[in-house]
Amino acid sequence: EKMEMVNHDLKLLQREELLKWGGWGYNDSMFKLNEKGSICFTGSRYKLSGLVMPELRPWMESTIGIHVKQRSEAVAEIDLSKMPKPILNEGFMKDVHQTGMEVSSDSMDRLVRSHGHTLEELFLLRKGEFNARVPDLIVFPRNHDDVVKLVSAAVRHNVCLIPIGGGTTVTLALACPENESRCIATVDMTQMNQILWVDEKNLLARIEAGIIGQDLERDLAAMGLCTGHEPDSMEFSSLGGWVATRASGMKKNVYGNIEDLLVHVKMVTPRGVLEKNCMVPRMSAGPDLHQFILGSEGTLGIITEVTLRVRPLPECQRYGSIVFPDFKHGVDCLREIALKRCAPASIRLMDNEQFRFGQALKPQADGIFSSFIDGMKKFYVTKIKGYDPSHMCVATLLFEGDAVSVAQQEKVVYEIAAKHGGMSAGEENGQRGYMLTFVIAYLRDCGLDYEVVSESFETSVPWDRVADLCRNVKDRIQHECKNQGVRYPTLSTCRVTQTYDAGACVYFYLGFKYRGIADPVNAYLAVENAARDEILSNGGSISHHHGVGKLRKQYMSRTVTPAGIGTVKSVKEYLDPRNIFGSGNIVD
Ligand SMILES: Cc1cc2nc3c(=O)[nH]c(=O)nc-3n(C[C@H](O)[C@H](O)[C@H](O)COP(=O)(O)OP(=O)(O)OC[C@H]3O[C@@H](n4cnc5c(N)ncnc54)[C@H](O)[C@@H]3O)c2cc1C
Repeated sequence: EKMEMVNHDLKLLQREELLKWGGWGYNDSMFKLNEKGSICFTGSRYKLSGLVMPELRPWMESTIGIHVKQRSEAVAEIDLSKMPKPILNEGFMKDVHQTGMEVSSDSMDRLVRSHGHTLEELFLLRKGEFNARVPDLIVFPRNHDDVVKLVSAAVRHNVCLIPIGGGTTVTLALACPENESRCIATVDMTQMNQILWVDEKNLLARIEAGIIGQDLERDLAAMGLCTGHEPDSMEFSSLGGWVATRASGMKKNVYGNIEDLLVHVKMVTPRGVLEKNCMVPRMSAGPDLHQFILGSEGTLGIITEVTLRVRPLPECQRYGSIVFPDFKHGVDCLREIALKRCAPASIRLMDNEQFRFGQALKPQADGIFSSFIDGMKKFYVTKIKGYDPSHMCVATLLFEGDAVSVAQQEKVVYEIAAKHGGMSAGEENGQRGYMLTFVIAYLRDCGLDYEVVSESFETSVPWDRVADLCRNVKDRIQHECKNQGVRYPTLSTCRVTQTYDAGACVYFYLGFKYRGIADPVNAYLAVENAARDEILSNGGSISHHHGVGKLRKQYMSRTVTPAGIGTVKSVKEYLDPRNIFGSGNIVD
């Protein structure tokens, strides 16, 4: 996928000139009905840009019940005069000005940094409304020392700080607590975007925490290196955000999750800078302090500099896909691949609904976007005849490494797949699956234009519960949608996105048309909460990589024992006794 640089200086370019203020991604990129009544993807940034997807509208009509005349468009502009007046703290402002750091209390600057990307946040913005409490000012530190000064000024003047990186959180982690009466300064980290040094002997790089994922990978690639950390949000999310949320990238089988890549990190807390005094691959020195920083969600301090493992760019990259008669066969195959430790960099198993949805995204063009089904037809009738199209599902694969090891890995993976009834469906189909990764995030806004609320959520679960959990959660969603008065077909679909020795990550999409429902956001939340309840009852976790934020706080007491909650609270009390980092995430 073509990925343009977000810009190393998002703020100076005015973030809102490049990115939407009330939706996902770049201003010029969206799914939209064209004059001929088909859905196309606008702009020129992605492979899908400028193309028409003739099957998408019929799919949306039959699967979710949209009607093109039943629209619910977002407001074109937002009336910022209604924004609450900022609560300013003069002593703090004076101290910050003295450091030379930039500060803004501009209403648009405050608005775009007041939220993440949950359905409820976006729904509000589309109506031209915002939360009762938004940040009072935005501060732009330029380096670690600025952050040290900023945190000590906040402690001196009792100001609440909320760090923000890319703002892609999906847990309400950036929402300001409504009852916060102190001045809230949101700390925009995106000016801290430099690679400070690269150590090619030890394959390490120290990087400022505000760098955006695509910028980091592009700058490292210029040196022949990569981190290999590629969360689906990497176009817009930041390194500090990844550490603060314990992010997971799609290629973790080769490169590891963020906790595996992290060798050293600095976090500025009200108690001082928290860091280790050496940079070693592992050490036994009591509990690992990094584990408190990873997943701290902005509640303990500001992550300023991160040292990551880097690797030479892979010599060879190959895509692949495997079609299975049904989801259960696919899960069993992924399990065996994981247990034999031969998983490719990425392996994702889509259920039948998602497989069909992938077909609906087929543009009117040849080449890489040629239909999976069409391409498979000959193959399908001859070799896999007997697979029921209403049950079959597909895994997409991405192999990375040197040419010899990739070839060996492909051989082993396809052999295991064959044992589970899986058949190779070609490189093109795999490549197409990964190409769609970044554009799929734009679909929710299109659904919202036609009275559809949708969202994704995820979990991790032991292998022996994966298939049951998926089935039970989907059943529960259907049941709860009926309870909530949903009159149209509900979309509930899942895929296995990450595999481990002991289990997997499962990612769900849920969406329904809300016509006739008075409070669609609360109806949606009731359904998602029922799904989460089902996930936990089936042995799944509160989250594999999105985190807790404020959205899932209610499930923490089902996630760890009271002694565990107490430990989290006591670390907070020690590092931040005055609750300077008062975003209110994780626990109360
Ligand atoms: C379309 C989409 C796809 C996604 N795909 C993935 C995925 O594949 N894998 C994945 O793991 N997540 C994914 N996410 C979730 C999200 O992108 C991650 O949680 C990401 O790590 C957040 O990074 P950010 O820079 O946007 O953080 P923000 O949204 O700015 O902040 C998130 C939290 O981290 C804190 N924070 C941010 N920077 C710092 C810092 N420097 N110091 C201290 N605290 C800080 C904030 O206070 C907040 O609590 C996705 C989200 C979307 C919308």
